[in-house]
Amino acid sequence: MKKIAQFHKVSFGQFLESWQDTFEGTSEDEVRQIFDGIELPRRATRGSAGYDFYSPVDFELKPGETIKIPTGIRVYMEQSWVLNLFPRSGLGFKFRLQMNNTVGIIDSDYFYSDNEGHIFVKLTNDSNEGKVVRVEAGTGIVQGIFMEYGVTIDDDAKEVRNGGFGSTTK
Ligand SMILES: O=c1ccn([C@H]2C[C@H](O)[C@@H](COP(=O)(O)OP(=O)(O)OP(=O)(O)O)O2)c(=O)[nH]1
Repeated sequence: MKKIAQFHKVSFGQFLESWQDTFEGTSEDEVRQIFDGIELPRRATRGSAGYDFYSPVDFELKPGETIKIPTGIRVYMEQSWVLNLFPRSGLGFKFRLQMNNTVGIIDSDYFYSDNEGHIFVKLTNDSNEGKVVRVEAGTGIVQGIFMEYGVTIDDDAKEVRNGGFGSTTK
């Protein structure tokens, strides 16, 4: 197995800023409690490909509702690796809980961004059976799989990333 990456928590300052930006009105004490409870992603078994990312809080989504979750996690990766975030089958099969971007691409250079490479997950309850999704803190919400990628022979990308979500779009 190639050992090419390392998960870290973002700093408390970064988490506080992102959390209060997303969930307005959460006190600093509450955010500190949430932050202290965050665990690094783990694989469930020796043969699992995916690192489960756990929800930092309890949440509930009615059909059609969306949540953007600051995970509190950043990841160092060697160059020519990418972390792909995928849905977890359980939540998808039971509830049609979907990732808004279908797959999340975490680039290796995102780690060095001003936001520390803070990984966000955006989920929507796409139930067509009227089911409400209830997720408890500590439940795996998405899974990340490290993949190696190549570049074209004449590749000469020189730009330096700072941030995500369209940051490189002119
Ligand atoms: O679900 C996601 C997807 C992406 N990202 C972060 C990590 C990634 O490195 C960065 C940019 O993602 P991507 O390259 O998919 O976005 P883009 O729309 O192409 O924007 P950019 O121009 O910033 O690359 O956003 C997340 O935190 N969660």
